[in-house]
Amino acid sequence: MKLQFAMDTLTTSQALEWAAAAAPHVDILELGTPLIKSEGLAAITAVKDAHPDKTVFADLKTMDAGALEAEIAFKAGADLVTVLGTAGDSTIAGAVQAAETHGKGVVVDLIGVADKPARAREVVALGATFVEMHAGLDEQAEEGYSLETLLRAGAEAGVPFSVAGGVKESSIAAVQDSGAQVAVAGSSIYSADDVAAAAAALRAAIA
Ligand SMILES: O=C([C@H](O)CO)[C@H](O)[C@H](O)COP(=O)(O)O
Repeated sequence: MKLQFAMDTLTTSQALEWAAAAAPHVDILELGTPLIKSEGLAAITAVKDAHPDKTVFADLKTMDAGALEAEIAFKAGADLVTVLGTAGDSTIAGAVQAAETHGKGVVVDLIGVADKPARAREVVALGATFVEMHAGLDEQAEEGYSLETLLRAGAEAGVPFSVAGGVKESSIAAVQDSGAQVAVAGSSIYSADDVAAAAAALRAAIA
């Protein structure tokens, strides 16, 4: 299973600092949606230039104009972009078309999708590289939130998936056991006093 570090910050300088610390321990460097909204496509280029050997994931959360948004992110250096699972099939297909042109990939983020396993199968049939079983930061703060629901949805879907929703050292083994291809960890790494040590601990828990 691969480890993806989601950098939810507002500045490229902070992202570059976190990426430098975590890079030896992670496979995928994610530019969180707030970072891309704050700094624009230049942030993608900066992270890819600093880490050409890493997969750079641009969490665009595209809802429309799939081909156009994917295209500009790939040109900026992204290897993977996200489109929302609630978007129309034509939006997802447009992003997939752009990915094929550039030899890159599309991840469909199933945040807010009620029947995640069913939609996962549909979007993989449209050409998504994998889906993200995702509970966002707001959902995680709601009473009764449990990562377990995402793990069950992933196992039930029967297609390649990642899991994002507050993954931490104590839960990452369960993510691996669910069959996920990628575990996404954001706050459990960037909120730690020692970002490098937190990333290393997650890696060790799945090695
Ligand atoms: O995608 C995310 C969220 O929507 C804010 O951009 C997070 O990066 C994702 O949830 C992973 O972060 P953690 O949940 O803090 O691990």
